Amino acid sequence: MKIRLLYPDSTLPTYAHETDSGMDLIAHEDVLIPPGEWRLIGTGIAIELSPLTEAQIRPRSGLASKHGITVLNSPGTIDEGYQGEIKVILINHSSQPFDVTKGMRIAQMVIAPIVRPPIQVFRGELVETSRGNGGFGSTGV
Ligand SMILES: O=c1ccn([C@H]2C[C@H](O)[C@@H](COP(=O)(O)OP(=O)(O)OP(=O)(O)O)O2)c(=O)[nH]1
Ligand SMILES: [Mg+2]
Repeated sequence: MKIRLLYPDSTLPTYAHETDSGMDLIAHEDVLIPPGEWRLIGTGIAIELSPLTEAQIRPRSGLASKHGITVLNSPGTIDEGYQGEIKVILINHSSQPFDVTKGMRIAQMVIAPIVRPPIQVFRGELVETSRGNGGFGSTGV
């Protein structure tokens, strides 16, 4: 994949350890998130994904466990063809305001394969399965 730095001071997201699943995304702006509110935060980068892959924006567990900060739409979906700036929607679940500062690692981005199956539309019955319509606790708790 390619990562495009949109501004002279954009910071490249990196894997903290080479075997990590996600690369840490960096805030490209200062944003104060009041208690209970959410904000859209720019990362200063855009990406070019390989065919049949997507990027998922996931929370960092440290921010969640220490500050009650998470990704509101987790996992955020970055579509293969999206060329705009990657932005992160953070929500502050704590009772204190949270200061996002430029350069802070605010979320992580995981690249994952996706499937776009051919779709067949029909009106008959689905092939029978053992689960059938059972769900929402049908197997007990
Ligand atoms: O956390 C996110 C989620 C999405 N996006 C960008 C990339 C994605 O490809 C595009 C659309 O996202 P999504 O499909 O989740 O939003 P939508 O509300 O369905 O908007 P659209 O109608 O543009 O698809 O917005 C981000 O930068 N960050
Ligand atoms: Mg969409």
